[in-house]
Amino acid sequence: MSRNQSLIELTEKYGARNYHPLPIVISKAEGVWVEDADGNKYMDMLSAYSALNHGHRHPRLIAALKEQADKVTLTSRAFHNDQLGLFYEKVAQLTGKEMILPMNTGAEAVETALKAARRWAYDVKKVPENQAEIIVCENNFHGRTITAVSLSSSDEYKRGFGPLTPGFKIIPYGDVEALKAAITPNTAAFLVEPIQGEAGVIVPPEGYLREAYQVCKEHNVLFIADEIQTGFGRTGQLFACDWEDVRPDLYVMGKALGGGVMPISAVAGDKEVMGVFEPGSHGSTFGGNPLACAVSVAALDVLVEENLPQRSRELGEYFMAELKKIHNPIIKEIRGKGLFIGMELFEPARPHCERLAEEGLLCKETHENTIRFAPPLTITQEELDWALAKIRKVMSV
Ligand SMILES: Cc1ncc(COP(=O)(O)O)c(CNc2cccc(C(=O)O)c2)c1O
Repeated sequence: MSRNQSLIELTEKYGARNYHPLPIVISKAEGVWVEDADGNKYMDMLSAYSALNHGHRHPRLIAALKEQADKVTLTSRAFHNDQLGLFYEKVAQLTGKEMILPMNTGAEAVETALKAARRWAYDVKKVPENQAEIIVCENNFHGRTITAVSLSSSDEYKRGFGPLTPGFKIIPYGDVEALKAAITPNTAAFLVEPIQGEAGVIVPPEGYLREAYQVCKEHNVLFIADEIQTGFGRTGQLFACDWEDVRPDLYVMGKALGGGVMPISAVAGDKEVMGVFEPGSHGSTFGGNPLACAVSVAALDVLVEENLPQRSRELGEYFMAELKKIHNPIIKEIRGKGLFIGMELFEPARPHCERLAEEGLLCKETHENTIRFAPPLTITQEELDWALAKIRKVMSV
């Protein structure tokens, strides 16, 4: 039995069945390349759902990890640490926001934003207690906690997890009129992904974010952008909201914020909103830990110094143009921005992902019929051409 197979059997012996992974056992990785337990090499075109914008084990991030690990890794927030303030400053500079709250996972950051929005509604907007409403979009993905799935439109995320958290309204994505119609005097916020990732890389109509933001401002409703998957260069801008010059009231960040090395997430906003938290009202054991903060500061420096958003925009335009030249009647649509691309098929995508894996290219289907191509933003032109050759081989007829 191969080492890959024995490790898969171990995983299947003890593991809860909350994932259905491809039978690839990754044991080493660098840049865009990963290697399985039997020494087979693959290109990673998934980037851990856009957590690996910097590629695997970026040397500057590993160096920051090792340097900090030799000093202190965790202090709890009962005390200060010498990395948190530097992290706050870096995130404040990038977002233009006054106040940051650090957490660990994307779902925790979403929960943080929801709590901030509700408390702002009661304390600032004077919405009657327990009457705050938050508007979200169909086919959203904001995490796996009970509240994050409570605002989902997908039964598979919610089944058997009730009773669900109340106070959410679901409207069609990309529809500004639906947003206007859903707003009431009790509306606290509109939570939206600038591009819907798990729904299948759904890009909203041009101007949607700008118009939705304006509607929110006109009705004193917070515009909250979930940039966990679209942030940090993925779509060809620092944040996807930058494509329409929208500065959300709250940025919800995660994944690549930690450079694919450490889990770290955060919410950034101005004091009017983020000032609603007082000591004891929110937090997390690992939130703001010095190890994650040190790695994140290095990741944000690399993001800027290596022009990752610009690379994503330029290489993504090239990649998209080449993909659109592939002729195959099963291809329904190719869409996306930067190196965040979905190839929607008229049939299930998984068999094609399995064939691409046989060719050495790792990608994953999203919502059954869409292949998501999201390589690290550090990918070179040569590596992208290598991937295109594999995709043409598998997807052309
Ligand atoms: C837009 C968005 N918001 C929130 C989350 C939740 O982040 P965390 O996973 O760090 O709690 C995501 C996560 N995105 C995502 C994409 C694909 C699979 C999975 C998975 O839970 O296995 C998650 C996301 O894509």
